[in-house]
Amino acid sequence: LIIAVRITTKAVDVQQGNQKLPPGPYSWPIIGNLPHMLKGPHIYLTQLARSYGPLCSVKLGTHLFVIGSSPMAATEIMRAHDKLPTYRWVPKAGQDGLQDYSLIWATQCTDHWKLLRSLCRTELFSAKGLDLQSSLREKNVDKMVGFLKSKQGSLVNVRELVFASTVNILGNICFSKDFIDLDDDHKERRGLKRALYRLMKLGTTPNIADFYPRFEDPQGLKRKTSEAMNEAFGAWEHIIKERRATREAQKDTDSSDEQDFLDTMLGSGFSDLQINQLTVELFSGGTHSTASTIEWALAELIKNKEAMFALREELKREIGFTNYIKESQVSHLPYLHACVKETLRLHPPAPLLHPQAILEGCEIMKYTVPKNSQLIINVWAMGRDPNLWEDPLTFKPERFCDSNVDFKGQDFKFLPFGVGKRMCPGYPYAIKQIHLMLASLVQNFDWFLPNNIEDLSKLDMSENFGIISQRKKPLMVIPKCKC
Ligand code: HEM
Repeated sequence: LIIAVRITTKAVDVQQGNQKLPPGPYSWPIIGNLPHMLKGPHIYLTQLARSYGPLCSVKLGTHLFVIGSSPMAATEIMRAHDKLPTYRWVPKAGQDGLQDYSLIWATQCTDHWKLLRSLCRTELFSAKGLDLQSSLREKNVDKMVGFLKSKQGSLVNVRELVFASTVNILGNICFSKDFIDLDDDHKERRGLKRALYRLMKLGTTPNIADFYPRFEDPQGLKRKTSEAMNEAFGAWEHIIKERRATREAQKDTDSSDEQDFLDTMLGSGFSDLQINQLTVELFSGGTHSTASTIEWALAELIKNKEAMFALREELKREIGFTNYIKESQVSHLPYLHACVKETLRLHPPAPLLHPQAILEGCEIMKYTVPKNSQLIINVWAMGRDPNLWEDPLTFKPERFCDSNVDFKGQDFKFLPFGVGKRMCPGYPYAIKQIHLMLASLVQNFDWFLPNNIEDLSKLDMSENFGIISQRKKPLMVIPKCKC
């Protein structure tokens, strides 16, 4: 056993003929390094980067993964993407025949992918689109604050509540509908809520078929994913049907005003399949990620009293003592914005950017990367790298106050929304929502840990890796209204 451990921890510069692959640990026959990944791939891959350098490789089943963990490695990986034919690696459980209509799981930047990106950019995430949605966000955040006021003194599951509000905001933007009752019994999830949680859990489950192409669906994950997708479609099926009928009836009356994103999609001639696929991807890409960021930010602020105090001072100074905050009031609050950036640095919801496979071999940082390797950028490792950030494990929003570092894909040491052509299209939307919700939670309530725990170091900050990286345990705290 000792010999085995020593072999696995010894740096291996893999030689293949005259080629030198990026270094990495010894990989076992057949399984490669799969067992090491189980505790959290981003953590294991970060440890590897510390041992083997910013470009390293691991073998997972039959695939070679090359991981970049420094701005230089990320730049070179992106350069390879731009120069070479690549395709997005899609988990087998997500390959369900609807891929031609997919935005997230489009393997290549096809014409349909471009059409979907452009529709989302102009209708949902443009400055004009965001302005039109602001009253919907404000209304739902006010509802959340009102709900919390009714619960003051009791233990609240922040994740469930914030998640429900993010789903309802998107529900109103897409279908003019609230999908989740804030007072829902959290133990028994139903409908869209259950479907979105199931999709996230299924995305977290390692799938043998992803690493051994010979296997089709040994764990039934593809079937379960398809069931969860159908459950999500069922939540809005009747709305699409009714809306089609209404639009048909109004066809000759010249009164078919566009109300929501469903109208936009119908106006663009989308089939039900196209609508289902795009909306389920917007919901699954845009709700857990945003809710998780808000949950982490609040947890960090509760734990770091000085940062909480500084944020409260800024809110008091700039907004005053209003209970219900407007989006326009939080658009220029540097400390609030710094708190959100600091949260995304330490807790990026997507710690590893989706693998892209290269169809031709290339050289990256003087190493040979063979064709069909999967290239990954480890955002989590860069966010915690002491060579890039001073005191990297400490929550210090101040580091962003006098800095131009931003998340728009230009600063390669800070890529929570990705980079390049496949960068998150929803980031302007996500940021607006996170700022408004976080400001409202901090402005309106003092937060206490259960069981009169005063020692804030007892707040568990461990995390779980999945499609979205979340807190291991939901943030359970007691709000006390400041009104
Ligand atoms: C804090 C919130 C969010 C974070 C951190 C985040 C992060 C990301 C990242 C890193 C990617 C690129 C993945 C890759 O290249 O591997 C991505 C893609 C994507 N995100 Fe987000 N996202 C967030 C919110 C949203 C929201 C609110 C929406 C929509 C409502 C959204 C929709 C999408 C879509 C559709 C893609 C796929 C784009 C493509 O492949 O062309 N995201 N997101």
